[in-house]
Amino acid sequence: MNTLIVYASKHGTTKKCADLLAKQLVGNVELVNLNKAYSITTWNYDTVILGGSIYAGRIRKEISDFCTKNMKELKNVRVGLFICAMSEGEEAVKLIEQNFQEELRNRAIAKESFGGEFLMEQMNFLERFIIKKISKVTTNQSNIREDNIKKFADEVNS
Ligand SMILES: Cc1cc2nc3c(=O)[nH]c(=O)nc-3n(C[C@H](O)[C@H](O)[C@H](O)COP(=O)(O)O)c2cc1C
Repeated sequence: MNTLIVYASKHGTTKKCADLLAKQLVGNVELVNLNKAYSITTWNYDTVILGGSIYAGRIRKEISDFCTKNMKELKNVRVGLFICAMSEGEEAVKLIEQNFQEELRNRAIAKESFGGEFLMEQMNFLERFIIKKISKVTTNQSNIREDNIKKFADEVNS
């Protein structure tokens, strides 16, 4: 089985989660970081997994642009969708709904939030200010949901 994981990360948490997921998938797994130069020359994949982090309710633009641009190809493969975000439960479900097109969501074999992190030293001044104001957080917080990553991997592997 050939799997491609395409992701976009700002402060590194989505990259961390994509790497954790890749280790749990069977078969050949390739990772593409949309924040770096990349080219996808062939769509010879059984499964394509798309993941990005959420800022102010929106997924990283690199991921939404990638989905729009490659929708035709994405219709011919199994698709998995994930987000990295600090919201949990119903809020996280809503974020997945709002940030991936219906045609992808309806066909997805797995959809999850992998949780998130607040990494204060990676944030710029404005981000730190917003997080302090809204979430009342001033120190690093890590809430990577390894259980959700495992569940997602099991669903993709089955
Ligand atoms: C300025 C800022 C805004 C954020 N907005 C949201 C949000 O609207 N909803 C949410 O659930 N998480 C939000 N987060 C949390 C991020 O999704 C979380 O930090 C994530 O782990 C970032 O992943 P990345 O390092 O791969 O970009 C925000 C974080 C920052 C710094």
